[in-house]
Amino acid sequence: MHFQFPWTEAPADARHSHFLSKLFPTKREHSSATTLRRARALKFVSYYRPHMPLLLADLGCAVLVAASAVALPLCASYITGHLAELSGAENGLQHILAIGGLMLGVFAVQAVATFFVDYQGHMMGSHIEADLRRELFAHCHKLPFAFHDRNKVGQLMSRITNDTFALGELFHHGPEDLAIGLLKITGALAVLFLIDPVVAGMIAAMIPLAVIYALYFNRQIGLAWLRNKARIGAINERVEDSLAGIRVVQSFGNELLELQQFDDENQRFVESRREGYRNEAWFSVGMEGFAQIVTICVIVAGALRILTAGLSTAELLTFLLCVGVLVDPVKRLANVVRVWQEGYTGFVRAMEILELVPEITDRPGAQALRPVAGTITLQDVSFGYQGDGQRVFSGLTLEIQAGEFVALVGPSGVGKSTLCALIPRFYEVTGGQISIDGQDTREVSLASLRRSVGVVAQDVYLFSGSVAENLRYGRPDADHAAIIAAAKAANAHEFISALPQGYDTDIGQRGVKLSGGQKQRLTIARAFLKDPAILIFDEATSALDNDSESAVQQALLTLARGRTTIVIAHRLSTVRHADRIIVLTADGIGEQGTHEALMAAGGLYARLHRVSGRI
Ligand SMILES: Nc1ncnc2c1ncn2[C@@H]1O[C@H](COP(=O)(O)OP(=O)(O)OP(=O)(O)O)[C@@H](O)[C@H]1O
Repeated sequence: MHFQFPWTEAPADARHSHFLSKLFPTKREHSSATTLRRARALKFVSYYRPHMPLLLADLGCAVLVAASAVALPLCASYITGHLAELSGAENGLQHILAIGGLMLGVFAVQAVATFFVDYQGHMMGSHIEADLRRELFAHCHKLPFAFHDRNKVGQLMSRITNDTFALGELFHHGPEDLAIGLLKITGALAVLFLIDPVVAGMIAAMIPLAVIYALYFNRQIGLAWLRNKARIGAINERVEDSLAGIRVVQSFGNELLELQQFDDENQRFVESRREGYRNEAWFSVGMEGFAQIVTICVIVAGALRILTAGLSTAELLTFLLCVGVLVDPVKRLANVVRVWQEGYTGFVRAMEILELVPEITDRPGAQALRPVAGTITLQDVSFGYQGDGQRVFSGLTLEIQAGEFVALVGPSGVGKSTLCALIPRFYEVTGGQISIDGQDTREVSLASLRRSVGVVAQDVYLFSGSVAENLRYGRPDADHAAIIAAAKAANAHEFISALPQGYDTDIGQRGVKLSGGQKQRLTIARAFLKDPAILIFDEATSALDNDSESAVQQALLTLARGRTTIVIAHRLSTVRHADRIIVLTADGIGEQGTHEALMAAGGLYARLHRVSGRI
């Protein structure tokens, strides 16, 4: 499966061919594109389902707004049409006042319905926007490491935040403006046809021209918005990358370089906006022009009809009032087009994520992993990050006994971290099988598997928040006593107690306010709270001072007690304690045994040991 979005991530030439294939789609491509469009349209409609009462109320109010808009000119026309009659009548004044009262009533209905449409309609859009954003956020968490390796956080953030905002507007304005627009046009045309079919027919004949014009620019605006959203995604990506690496930027003094790169991206954004706004301006000019031409035609044709066909002045007035009603929905429909294009491109970008099927999931009927002793068996395992492309492992077989402490060593890039990532199924093996206590890891539920395997990564990741919140990440229901016990076991209690607010101290983004050794001990304490049967510890390569290193070592040894432990070792001190040292090479397992045995054998391990003093 390709975990890359075609538009934003593809190289320029790939993008070009994508564009060409859009211009000249084959029959098969055309039918699959139609199927996809249909499926997306159905999915779009399905978001209204949980908010049906609100949608119906909104549409009901939209009908009232449209009906009252047509009713008001009708009342005015009635009064002007019957003025002569009413002025001579006995109760003429009451009659006029009654119609005035009726008009006030219609206006009141219109005001209440407009308030509802503006307020609750927007709220409905916001609810749907929140639903979709939640779905996207949850789906991103289900997508495997392979997806996140290829897609930048900034781009994903853009899809989850910016794009969904425009969607909220669309979910609200789409059906409502469409309903009001179409009803007003139909109502106004119906009245016009009743008064004078000839002039009304002339106006109706002009509508298709406006529709063709609108459809053409609709497409141009849509494409421009799609490109614009990709540019916003790229800006987000730059900001995220640059600010996350602010320490590197400032230490290299590269602020200007960063700004130049940002300027390039920002300029591309402005150009994509230019394209969108130019098309929107053409669109608005066309729609406004249509409205004005219709008005002029009605005045001229109406005057001619007064002279030649006996049309009354009152009828001409009604005509003009109805044209006013007709012009508003044309503009409203133009707004629908704009909101539609901006929102629907965001919807398509959201669907591009939601349509990705998570590769690593529970198989049908997957059972929870039975209570684990911790024997790990790799049977003939093959794996490559690009599927069958370049392989990291081919036919690797290995057994680690329950409770064993194993150190993985070997040259950089031979696959130590990769091997460890395969055990909790962060990546899927391309051949062979990995089992825990005889249970194939692909056959058990992911949640139970990952509950049983604790990973303390080399690249320590702590969340913004307090020390206690970070530790509780290992077991959300842990009480304070359990948190303190875990911190003590990880040799972290002492330094935490010395922090200004102890366990409630905020550690800053990614724990910037802590030292490397302190951060590592917090992650060990977090693993204590999780209490997994299998522990994977990717030792940090950056040098810790002696005190820190021995504190981390002691914490690790305490944590490892009673669990199967695999350490990706970069330090001699870790390797010496291991029950078994496995030396990985590009061809698989080179040698294995205790430190003493391997040193005595004088092979690769002994050589590595001699050369660097570190493994
Ligand atoms: N996410 C990834 N996507 C593609 N290739 C990767 C990825 N991670 C690692 N690799 C490649 O897989 C191979 C094994 O990498 P791995 O990180 O497992 O090696 P390692 O032995 O742990 O190295 P080190 O000791 O330097 O950490 C390397 O060639 C590396 O470039």
